[in-house]
Amino acid sequence: MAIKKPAAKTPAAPKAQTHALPSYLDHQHLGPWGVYLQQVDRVTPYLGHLARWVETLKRPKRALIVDVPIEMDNGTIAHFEGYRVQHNVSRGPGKGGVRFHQDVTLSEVMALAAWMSVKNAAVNVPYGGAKGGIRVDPRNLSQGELERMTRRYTSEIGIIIGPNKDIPAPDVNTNEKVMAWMMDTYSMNTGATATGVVTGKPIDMGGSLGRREATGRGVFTVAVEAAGQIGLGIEGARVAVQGFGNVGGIAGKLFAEAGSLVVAVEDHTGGICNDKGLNVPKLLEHVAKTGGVAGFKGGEALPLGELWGYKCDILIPAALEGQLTKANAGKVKAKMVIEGANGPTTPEADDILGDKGILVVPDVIANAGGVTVSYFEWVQDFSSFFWSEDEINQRLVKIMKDAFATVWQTAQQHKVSLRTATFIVACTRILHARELRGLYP
Ligand SMILES: NC(=O)C1=CN([C@@H]2O[C@H](COP(=O)(O)OP(=O)(O)OC[C@H]3O[C@@H](n4cnc5c(N)ncnc54)[C@H](O)[C@@H]3O)[C@@H](O)[C@H]2O)C=CC1
Ligand SMILES: O=C(O)CCC(=O)C(=O)O
Repeated sequence: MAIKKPAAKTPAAPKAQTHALPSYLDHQHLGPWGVYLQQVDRVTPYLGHLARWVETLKRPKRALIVDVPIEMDNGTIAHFEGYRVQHNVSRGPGKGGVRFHQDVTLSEVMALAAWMSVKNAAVNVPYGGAKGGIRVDPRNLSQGELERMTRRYTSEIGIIIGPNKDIPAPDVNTNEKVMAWMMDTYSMNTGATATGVVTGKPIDMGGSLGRREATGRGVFTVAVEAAGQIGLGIEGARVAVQGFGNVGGIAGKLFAEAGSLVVAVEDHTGGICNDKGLNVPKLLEHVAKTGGVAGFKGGEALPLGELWGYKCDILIPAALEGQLTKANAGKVKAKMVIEGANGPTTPEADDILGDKGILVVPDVIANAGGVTVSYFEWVQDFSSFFWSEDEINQRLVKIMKDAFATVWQTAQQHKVSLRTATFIVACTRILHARELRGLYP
C-alpha cells in the first residue's frame, strides 16, 4: 500500500526569530547536510508548538575538526583531517559511529550526526546524535599506520568523547579492532579502563554478543514488518543489495536464510547477479578473501549502476549516501526500498519512489538495530553484567518491531511517508526534551 506524500496544504510552522544561517549550514549546501535540512523542513509543519525549537535541529551542537599527524612506515609525516560532530545531546550523550573514507567531509559528518539524533530518538534509546570520521582511504595504510592514525585521532577528539559524553562506534571501514584501539587510547589518556567509551568492541574486552550482526538483523526485522504491511512474503522474495559489508552482508545472509533469493549485489569492486539466487555464504567467503564481490564465480557480472533497475521485490542500499537520486529512482522495480545505509535516497528520489507506489523504509528506523545493540553493550559495560545472544536478539527485535509499528501508525495518521513519520516521532521526542531542559545554564 503506497503512503502518500504530505499534502501541500499542511499548516505552516511558526517562524523562529533567528539570524541567517552561515553558508555551510544553509539549504543551498549540496550533499547530505542539504538533504537532511530538506527532511527537517518536511517534518516542521507536524511539530505543533515544538516547531518553535526547530532551529535546534538545523545546526550541530558542537563540531570539532582535528589534525591527525602520523609517521608513515617510510619515515614521512602524513596529516589526515578528522572530525567529531555532536549534533544534539538533549536526550542523552552523543552516540554514533566513526567512518574512515577518502571522501569524508565536515558537512557529511554533520548530516550523519544529525541522522543519529533522529535514529536514536526513533527507537527511543537515551542518546543524542554524534558521528566522526577521518578523510582517508584506510586500504592505503599498513596495519601499523592504521593503528597510529586511530590512536592519534582518539587522543585529539578525547576532549569531547567519554562514556557519559559521546560514545563512538563502528561505521564504514571501521570495525572491532579499531574500537579496541580507541578504547585503549582513551583509557590510557584518562588513567582508568573505560569500556563504555566506545561500542562495537571485541567480545573479550566489553563488547556485546550480537553487535556485529545487529544492524543487518534490524534491517531484516523491519523489512519483514514492512513486507507484512504490503502483503509481500519474505520467502521467495527477490532481494537486491548495494554494499556487502557489515550491514548489507549480514542483511543478505538473513534474507537468504529466510528463503529469499538474493539476486543482485553491488559493492565498490563491481556487481554480481544470479536470477536463481546467489549463494550468499559463498559470496561472503569470497568477499572476506578478496575484499569485494567482483570475480565471484556463482553469478554473472552486473555493470555498475544496473542494480537500481534490477528486477526485484526488495532493494537494500547499504553502502553510502546519495545513491538513489532523481537520475535513477525512476528505474527502480522493487516494491520496497529498505535503507541499510545512512542517507542513500535524496528527497527528489523519495518523491519519485513515492509516486511510483514504492514503499521506502528510511535509514533512521531501518538501520537502527546497530545503535540499539550498542546501547545494550553500553548498559552491560556499566553494570559489568553480560547478557546471552538470545536475550540481546530478542530485545533488539522487540524494540525494532515496536518502533516500526509506531512509525507506521504515525504515517497512516498523518498520511505521510515513513520518513516523515519517523521524523515526526523522533523530532517530537528530541524537541520535547530540549524544551524541558530550558535555555540558560
Ligand atoms: N556498521 C553499522 O553498525 C552501521 C552502518 N550503517 C551504515 O550502513 C552503510 C554501510 O556501513 P557498513 O556496512 O558498516 O560499512 P562496511 O565498511 O562494512 O561496508 C561498506 C560497503 O559499502 C560498499 N561500498 C563502498 N563504496 C561503494 C560504492 N561507491 N558503490 C557500491 N558499494 C560501495 C563497500 O564495498 C562495502 O561492501 C553506511 O551508510 C553506514 O553509515 C548504519 C547503521 C549502523
Ligand atoms: O552503534 C552506534 O553507536 C552507531 C552506529 C552508527 O554509526 C549508525 O547507526 O549509523
